[in-house]
Amino acid sequence: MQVPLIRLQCGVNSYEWGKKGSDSAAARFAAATPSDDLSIRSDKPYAELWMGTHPSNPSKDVNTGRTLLDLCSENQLLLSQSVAAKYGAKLPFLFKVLSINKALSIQAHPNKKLAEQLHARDPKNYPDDNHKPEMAIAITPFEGLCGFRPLDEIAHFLETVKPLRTLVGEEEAAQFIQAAKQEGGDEAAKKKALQKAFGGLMSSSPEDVDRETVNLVELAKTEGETFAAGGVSSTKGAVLAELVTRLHGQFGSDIGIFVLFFLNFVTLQPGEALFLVADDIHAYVSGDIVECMAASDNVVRAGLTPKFKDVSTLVNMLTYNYAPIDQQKMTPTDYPYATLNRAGYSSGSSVLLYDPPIDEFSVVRTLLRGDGAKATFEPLEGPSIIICTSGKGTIAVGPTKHEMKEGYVFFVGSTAELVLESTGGQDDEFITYKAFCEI
Ligand SMILES: NNC(=O)[C@@H](O)[C@H](O)[C@H](O)COP(=O)(O)O
Ligand SMILES: [Zn+2]
Repeated sequence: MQVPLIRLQCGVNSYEWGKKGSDSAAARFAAATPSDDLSIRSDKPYAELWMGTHPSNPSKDVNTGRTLLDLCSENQLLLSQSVAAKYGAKLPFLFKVLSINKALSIQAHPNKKLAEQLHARDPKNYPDDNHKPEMAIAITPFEGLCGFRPLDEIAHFLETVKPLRTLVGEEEAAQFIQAAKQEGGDEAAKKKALQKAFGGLMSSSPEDVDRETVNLVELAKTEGETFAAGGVSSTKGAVLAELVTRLHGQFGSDIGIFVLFFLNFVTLQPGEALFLVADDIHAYVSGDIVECMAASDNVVRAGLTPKFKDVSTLVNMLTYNYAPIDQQKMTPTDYPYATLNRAGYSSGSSVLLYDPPIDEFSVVRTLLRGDGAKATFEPLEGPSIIICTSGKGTIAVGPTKHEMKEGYVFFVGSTAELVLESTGGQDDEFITYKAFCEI
């Protein structure tokens, strides 16, 4: 049986935080595939390219216009029996490209049990009953707020940033600082103190937030490098001062600006990645990324957004895990089931695996440098979606071969032997990202 290689036409969502017009990689990639209902407007934000079977924006076979969801429902062998048996007749993951012009909401994604409860209670705001662990891989330099900072860092800000301490509450701040400074001590008690301090901040009245935002921005503008650093000048102070004024410029008075003192500020260079388990707090700030997640669109938001906010659910659901920035990042490894040809080896091409600790997906990034560089992949017992984010080459499954350029997306059915080859010349880098599930 010929395993299908299906070129997909993928939809793009225009959330407010997306980059505008062709500045958006999501827009450029969507426009790379001919479609009669997409013309890129320079004044419109294009936030997310969706690749997969999620019914809110299902990808379509370019040739027939049929949705990938229908094709997988009709022929579950496309997914492989094992994947279809475990996840049903749809892809277990949702694959995206995000192009971020301004900060996304302060958010977290509910675990499976909470997702089922929220979906049953409020299907409009919580469209899925599934968890949404997610991984982000930077295509361009990326900034994000991810996970709670080490407690001593938060304690330092509560001591040095008066507007923050005022909103948290003097008593809650003092209790937190005491708990944070205890050597060793009870982990559960520390997380409880963190939840109390964070909850204190998030329950601030709009009037208090307005008043303290003015004070905070004033301090950021006047203190510059010594901002939030107890009078000591530091690059960290300058970075925080810039971030406060940037987010204020984007959102005006917003509780989310104060949340950045609780969360790690992470920067990723292209190819670097981070993974967020369900119930982990985060807010992406800038850059273009490839993102892969379990098949769900459940987002619980609490700030930096015009969308529906559910602050009490967010405060109650979080893991309150806290860790240094480097523990938020993921390190890729060489992918053992692909072979580079001589041209590939000699040009420094690479095939890297990003393998988070969940069953629904992994992602392989292939970089083929120079003409004739080729990577041959062993067949997978499961489905894949592959996108080209730069350069040009060809993609082949058996006798079927297609050209690939920036923005081209293909579905690769189960048990296909995939071959990628660069055709862009000596200085070209043919880069693809492939999301897949294999049980
Ligand atoms: N962290 N990234 C994600 O979860 C994306 O997949 C979501 O679709 C976005 O967070 C949606 O963000 P807004 O709700 O528009 O603020
Ligand atoms: Zn998210």
